[in-house]
Amino acid sequence: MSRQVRIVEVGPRDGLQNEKQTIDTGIKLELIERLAKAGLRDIEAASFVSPKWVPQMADHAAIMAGLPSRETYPDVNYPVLTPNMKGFEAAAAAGAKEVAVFAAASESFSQKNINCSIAESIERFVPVFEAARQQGIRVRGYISCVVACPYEGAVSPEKVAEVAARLLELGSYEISLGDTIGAGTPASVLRMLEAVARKVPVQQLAGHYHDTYGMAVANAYASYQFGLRSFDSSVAGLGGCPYAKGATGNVATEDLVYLFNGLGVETGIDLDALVECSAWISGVLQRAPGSRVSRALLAKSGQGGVCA
Ligand SMILES: CC(C)(COP(=O)([O-])OP(=O)([O-])OC[C@H]1O[C@@H](n2cnc3c(N)ncnc32)[C@H](O)[C@@H]1OP(=O)([O-])[O-])[C@@H](O)C(=O)NCCC(=O)NCCSC(=O)C[C@@](C)(O)CC(=O)[O-]
Repeated sequence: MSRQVRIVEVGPRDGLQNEKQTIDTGIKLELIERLAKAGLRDIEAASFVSPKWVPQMADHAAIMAGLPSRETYPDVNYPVLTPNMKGFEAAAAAGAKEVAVFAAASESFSQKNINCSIAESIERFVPVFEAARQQGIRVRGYISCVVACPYEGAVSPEKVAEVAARLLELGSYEISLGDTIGAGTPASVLRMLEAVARKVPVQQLAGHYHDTYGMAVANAYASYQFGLRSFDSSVAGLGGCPYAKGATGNVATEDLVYLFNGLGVETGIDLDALVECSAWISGVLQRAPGSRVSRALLAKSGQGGVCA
């Protein structure tokens, strides 16, 4: 089966990084395995960031050591976040084959999230790209606040395009465009994409849309029509960023799969298995899934919103 869009599952990283209670490493690994079983082939597994900044991701090495077996899932990719060389070296030592660097299009967010300016962050990434090239490790580039910033408000599409061009020049195989606070609408997302696509081929762009205002599915659809074929999402709509107060999780993976199923666009993902996974992790976290699709399908099957 050939996949017509790529869905990068960020639940185990973006989804869990903001959870207040420490989540057991075994639970995270079970989540990753259930996602692989449901057909996800790109599963962002962990962050090699400072445990003082994001304590929930402190077990990154144990996560890498416990990933599902290559024999059972030979084609699953497990990218991890690395903000600097210290993170990159630890990720490479743990066996990462793909890392993601993360910049922002807003100076205030950059300072709050990674304690440096945008220009300084790019300087930190230069040796990461160089070392990754030498070791055959792929690098993805993230940009946060592509539409709006929690501290500065609206962000100019030209600024996003400038950062995207720099991340492409350094060697990112793909640039993931993060609407960190989910404030975008199809109109503002398309204005941003038009500016970015003048500098980066559309085939190398991914949409990473949070669902705070309920616009994420609409933004993904508008982006798909614009030509994007890669999207980030989080099972059960888990997540939020510790440095973007009030922002909710990513678009739920179930909602994206339902959208693409309806369009006749193959994702390679089994929606029933994904909904089961969503209900399971929501049960662990003692809440109903943040996905409208999961809630509807679980209600239809008589399971309510949460199951253990
Ligand atoms: C970038 C730093 C490390 C700078 O933090 P800093 O304090 O400026 O770093 P430093 O270089 O001055 O070092 C301070 C201490 O941190 C250690 N350190 C330094 N680097 C590392 C590392 N890689 N791993 C582990 N430890 C590290 C370093 O060794 C030292 O330890 P000490 O001597 O005090 O014991 C910090 O700000 C940080 O870890 N930030 C991470 C924030 C984060 O993870 N945010 C969430 C992810 S981004 C996101 O969610 C958005 C995205 C991607 O999803 C897209 C979207 O939706 O927008």
